[in-house]
Amino acid sequence: MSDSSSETDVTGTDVEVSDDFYFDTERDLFAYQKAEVLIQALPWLERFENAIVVVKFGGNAMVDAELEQAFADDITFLRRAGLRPVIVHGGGPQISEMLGRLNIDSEFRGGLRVTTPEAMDVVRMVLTGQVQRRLVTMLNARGPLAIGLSGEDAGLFRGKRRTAVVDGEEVDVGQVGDVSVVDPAAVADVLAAGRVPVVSTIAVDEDDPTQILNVNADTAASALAVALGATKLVVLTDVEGLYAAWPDRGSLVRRIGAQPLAALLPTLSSGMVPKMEACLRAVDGGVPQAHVIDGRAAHALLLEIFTTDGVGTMVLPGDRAAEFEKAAPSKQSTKEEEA
Ligand SMILES: Nc1ncnc2c1ncn2[C@@H]1O[C@H](COP(=O)(O)OP(=O)(O)O)[C@@H](O)[C@H]1O
Ligand SMILES: CC(=O)N[C@@H](CCC(=O)OP(=O)(O)O)C(=O)O
Repeated sequence: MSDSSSETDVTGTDVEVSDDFYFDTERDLFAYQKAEVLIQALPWLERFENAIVVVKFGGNAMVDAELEQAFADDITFLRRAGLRPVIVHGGGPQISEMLGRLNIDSEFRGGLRVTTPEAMDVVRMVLTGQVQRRLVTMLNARGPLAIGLSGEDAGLFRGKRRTAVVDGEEVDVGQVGDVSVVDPAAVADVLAAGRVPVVSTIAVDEDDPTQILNVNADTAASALAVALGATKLVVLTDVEGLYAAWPDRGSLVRRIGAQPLAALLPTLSSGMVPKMEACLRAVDGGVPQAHVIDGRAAHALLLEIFTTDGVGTMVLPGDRAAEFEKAAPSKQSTKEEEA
């Protein structure tokens, strides 16, 4: 087997097989391809050494135990490879299930859960008491790395009550807020200890510190990424990425600048709105890249970070996307050159 050809490797990426190498068996070729995948990761490992990557893990991705395990493995891999991952988790379906079991009415308006004081108790219990605990336990199965935090801890998230917009009208959704102030010191402490923070998105009400607020997890992840000066925000969801003409599957957007995204936002439908708003706020707030990727594909997170092609939709500041090529960086190149 000595022809120069383009083979498809285990990640589905085309690998150039050089004329200079000879492979006696299929097994040798496969081993070479695996080594190629590892070598392809090298420039990204160099670039992302010590980088803070905020990863939003949504409740929909948690309903499959295998996917959840693959996610935990990816996070452990990132940490062991020298990055500093921070997880912000959701739990919408899990909250709905518990509210149902307790016979508490629950509805969404404009993409936000209408949160009564009774529902708020359940939101806090499920996010910090169940979802966060399960993720922490899963991550720690490979070593004592993960530590759970709530936005209530050490002033991490303070919030302002907000309304939802339905058919152009503002409607009250109860104890729901946007993050108004982030104090990332507690998360920074956990990172400095070499551990992985796992953050639940409850905020303390800025106007009444005896009250807590339910915050959409995409929104909270974005605010935390900005406050930490993260290198990347990655939002895992249940589609491949942003479709310009949803539901046309041929219209997947691979990269988009903040300016064209802002223009596209009003045309998007509810599920994608908080996600793309979160990406927009992140890059506007100084995060060099924000991504929406498919959480249904095992190890999508690793592919996004360590392969040259990446996966899903990448959001970049300004209108740079058109001129951006995600070429593998040279050893000397900096994030500034890319962004
Ligand atoms: N333009 C779009 N591109 C991709 N998905 C879209 C778009 N508009 C609406 N959606 C919907 O948004 C959903 C993702 O939002 P959501 O269900 O809230 O995700 P999550 O549970 O991960 O937070 C997709 O499954 C899809 O049905
Ligand atoms: C205000 C609001 O809607 N909060 C969300 C918080 C959880 C969340 O965002 O979870 P996902 O990422 O899994 O959707 C809720 O109560 O469902």
